[in-house]
Amino acid sequence: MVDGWDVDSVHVRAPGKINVFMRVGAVMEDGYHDVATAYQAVSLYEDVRAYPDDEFSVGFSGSIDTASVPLDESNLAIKAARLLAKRTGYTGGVRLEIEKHVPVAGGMGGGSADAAATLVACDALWGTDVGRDELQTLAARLGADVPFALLGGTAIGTGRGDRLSPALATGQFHWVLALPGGELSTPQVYRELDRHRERHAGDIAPAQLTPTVDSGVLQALRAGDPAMLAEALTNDLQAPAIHLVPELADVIELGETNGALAGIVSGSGPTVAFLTSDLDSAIDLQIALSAARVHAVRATGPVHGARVVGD
Ligand SMILES: C[C@@](CO)(OP(=O)(O)O)[C@H](O)COP(=O)(O)OP(=O)(O)OC[C@H]1O[C@@H](n2ccc(N)nc2=O)[C@H](O)[C@@H]1O
Ligand SMILES: Nc1ncnc2c1ncn2[C@@H]1O[C@H](COP(=O)(O)OP(=O)(O)O)[C@@H](O)[C@H]1O
Repeated sequence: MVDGWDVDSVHVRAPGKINVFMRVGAVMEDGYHDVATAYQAVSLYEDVRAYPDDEFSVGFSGSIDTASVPLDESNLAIKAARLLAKRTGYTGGVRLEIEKHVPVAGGMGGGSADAAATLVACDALWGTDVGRDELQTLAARLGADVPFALLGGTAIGTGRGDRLSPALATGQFHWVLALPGGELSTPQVYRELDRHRERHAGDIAPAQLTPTVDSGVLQALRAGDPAMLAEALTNDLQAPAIHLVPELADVIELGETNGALAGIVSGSGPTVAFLTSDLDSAIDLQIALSAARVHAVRATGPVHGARVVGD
């Protein structure tokens, strides 16, 4: 229901993300790591269409292979819809059709985007109207990255990565995303980092245990300066991701020798995000990667968070 009118369906679009900065600190009591990250939402989108139904169900289409994504109650979109229904006392269900363009388990928060989009779509479809603040609270219960998929733009995340403050950003950044094809499990990459730290316990600087976002990143985002941002790109999960998938190092080198200002593993990977100076360089790099048989797509950021779009 929207403004008292019955609606047949609601269409919501939510973005994937790149962590342009990601420092991982100590493991907290809840088992999560204390992080300091700078997120940028980019123009690879999930399109979620919600239809009235008595049951809860989900189906996928789009440019991404979704064979590994569960369609049962463990699907993040179903979890999001059920959580909103529980919170509001809504007694019906929903049929969710997701057109996927963010790689699965790629480090770009595709499942989180599905969950964020589903919260917004069901809230509009059911007329529950819980408001943006409450949706943010529900989002944090679904996963560390879900609140950012709701907010979009550019933001700093602390705690689990779910405590957000918007960051000032100007201009538009041009990215080329290399999608090596495999999947990487987020908990496995965090575990690999922990194992490495245990082995090198004496070498860890205390600052790493209470992470903060470097001022250089904030300055580069404020200035909208890709060369400055390229210098500041940081990801503590990159080394463990490369340890698990050594070919990622070759992909980064390939991009950096073909015009990228810099390449970085996005989140827990295996997507590699290359920052370029402008659209022309991005097109050239995409062609070079494709010629080397590395699947690559272009995206720009920052873009908006989950919101209803007209069909
Ligand atoms: C690494 C990051 C960087 O933005 O993203 P992805 O690469 O997954 O997209 C995030 O920290 C992932 O966020 P998200 O994928 O939403 O994580 P969740 O579902 O909440 O948690 C999955 C698992 O990751 C680990 N985890 C996650 C976040 C965090 N701050 N510390 C952790 O240790 C925990 O083992 C947790 O059980
Ligand atoms: N709607 C969904 N879309 C994508 N993945 C989902 C979804 N629901 C559950 N998952 C599972 O969540 C895990 C993480 O997926 P995803 O969000 O795509 O990657 P990442 O956390 O690397 O950004 C995968 O193992 C996937 O099978």
